[in-house]
Amino acid sequence: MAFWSSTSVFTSKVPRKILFMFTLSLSVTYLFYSLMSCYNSLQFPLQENYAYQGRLVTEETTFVTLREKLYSTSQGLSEFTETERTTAVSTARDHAEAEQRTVEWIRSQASPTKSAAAYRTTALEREHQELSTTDSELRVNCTMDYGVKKLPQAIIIGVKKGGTRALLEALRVHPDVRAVGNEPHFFDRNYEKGLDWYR
Ligand SMILES: Nc1ncnc2c1ncn2[C@@H]1O[C@H](COP(=O)(O)OS(=O)(=O)O)[C@@H](OP(=O)(O)O)[C@H]1O
Repeated sequence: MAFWSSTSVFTSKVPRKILFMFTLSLSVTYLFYSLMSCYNSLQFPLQENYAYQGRLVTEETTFVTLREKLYSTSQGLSEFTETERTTAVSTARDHAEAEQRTVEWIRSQASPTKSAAAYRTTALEREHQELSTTDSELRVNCTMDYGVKKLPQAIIIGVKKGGTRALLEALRVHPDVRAVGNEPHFFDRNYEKGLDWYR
């Protein structure tokens, strides 16, 4: 009798409300922790992503700055010290002078009838041009990635199977020698393409 009475009490309205509240609180707690775990699993990848993106932005900015320094000749040179700028300009001027001399030598060989007076006039003109050459004009022939494009200072001439490739490879070993990859065959096959191609 007592059992039935307790059961009837257990199934009365008040305990049902308590049971409902208990179940509800459990559900809310479960929901809360579920949401927390979801939030954590979402939060860290996002933070990593932000950090990664931040690193990317930083690296890109650094790269852009470096590239601007290297490739923007006007800005790049202005950021160098005075000594570096003077050295760069004088090196470019040296290259331009050597190239000019090579061009004249090739022209004089190509037109042997040219008189000595005409050659002297050309030399004087060249000297005037060299003195009046501005830095911006010098930079025209400079590519910052490959150095200065210039005509060769030495030419290997030889018959076929004469060992020219072996000589080229032997010279290439020297650290101060910069040799072409393939034989350019300028004088016998590509002369019409001009000196700009040869450079
Ligand atoms: N030091 C020396 N002594 C003897 N022979 C030599 C030497 N150096 C290169 N060779 C030989 O020269 C041949 C390649 O000459 P080239 O580089 O002028 O060839 S090419 O015409 O430019 O393709 C090539 O000959 P083949 O092998 O018969 O083609 C080379 O073996």
